Amino acid sequence: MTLISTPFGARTTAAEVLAGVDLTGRRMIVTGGASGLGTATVRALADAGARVTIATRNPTIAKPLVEESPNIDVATVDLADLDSVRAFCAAWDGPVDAVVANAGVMMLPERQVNAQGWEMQLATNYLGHFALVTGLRTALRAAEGARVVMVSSGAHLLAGVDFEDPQFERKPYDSMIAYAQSKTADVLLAVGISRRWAQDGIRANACSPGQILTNLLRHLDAATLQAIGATDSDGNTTIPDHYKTPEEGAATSVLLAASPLLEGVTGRYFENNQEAPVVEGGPHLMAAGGPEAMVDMVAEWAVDPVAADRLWEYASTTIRDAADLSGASVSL
Ligand SMILES: NC(=O)c1ccc[n+]([C@@H]2O[C@H](COP(=O)([O-])OP(=O)(O)OC[C@H]3O[C@@H](n4cnc5c(N)ncnc54)[C@H](O)[C@@H]3O)[C@@H](O)[C@H]2O)c1
Repeated sequence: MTLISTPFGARTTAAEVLAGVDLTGRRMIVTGGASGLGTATVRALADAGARVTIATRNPTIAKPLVEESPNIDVATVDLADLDSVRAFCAAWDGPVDAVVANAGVMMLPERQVNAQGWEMQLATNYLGHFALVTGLRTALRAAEGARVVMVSSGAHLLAGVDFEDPQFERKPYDSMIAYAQSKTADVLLAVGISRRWAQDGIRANACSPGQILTNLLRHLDAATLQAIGATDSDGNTTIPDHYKTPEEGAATSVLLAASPLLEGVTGRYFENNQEAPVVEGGPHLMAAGGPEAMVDMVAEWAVDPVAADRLWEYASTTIRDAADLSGASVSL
């Protein structure tokens, strides 16, 4: 299979990817748009003319960004709360041209659960986004050519989905593996959408933004921060040369959300603005050279159509069971 390539490099910014692209009249949603990569994504899409809704837990934090442009508005959604996601979807009116599933939480040190009792990293990074995009399916279909962007991470190379115990109910909790699994699940969601919703004109792709110093790292312990190069041996913050700016990190998200170069492309994984080749994932990748070595590749387990179907079933059942318990109805 020929890999899709673009003229853009690893350090191209989101604004450069969208130079000359007119998104006037398009409506887009960016989850977690009030900080880090989300903010850079929102700005680039809005500057290109799209009307962008920041989907955030805390609308107050988004206020300065909303005030920057008449193209930006804000809505409340907590991705770790099924009722909140459902309310957001029910309130959405009209078509949506792109959903950038960017919100995320990384390496919560202890196992936490959400209101539904789901492990928090899987709940936020994957199950919440599954509920969001399935809840918006009619709006996505109405846009005729809508795109879903799953913001994954190179960390997906470290773990596939453990279908026997995805929520760490029986095995000991491992914060890194829980994050890695949720990010594999994000790629599998793009594959799942591409397999199910192509007839609706809905395209879905996944990406890794690279490494960027953001608030995402706040739960990491000192040893991990040092291992990924975010601090030196004295614990001082460092920004290694290979770290990107948020504007560079957001480039692949906006490429997948809005670039005419990717018209019709679906079910693929991109990094550094290029489609990445499939490799065998596993912890050996970390041992071989840390996160710096884990670039420009996608693990076989993250693009496996059988795993994508199995995970879709798992998410549908999990969400339906939770809705039944709370007496709500869901359409998936
Ligand atoms: N920064 C990196 O180096 C890096 C590397 C790989 C992947 N990523 C991915 O990029 C995405 C953006 O991360 P970032 O680096 O900008 O970090 P960030 O912490 O600045 O952004 C994450 C956003 O998600 C939001 N969020 C978290 N839980 C939420 C919930 N329950 N409901 C709604 N919103 C919620 C946060 O409020 C925040 O705005 C994440 O999905 C992350 O996994 C980042």
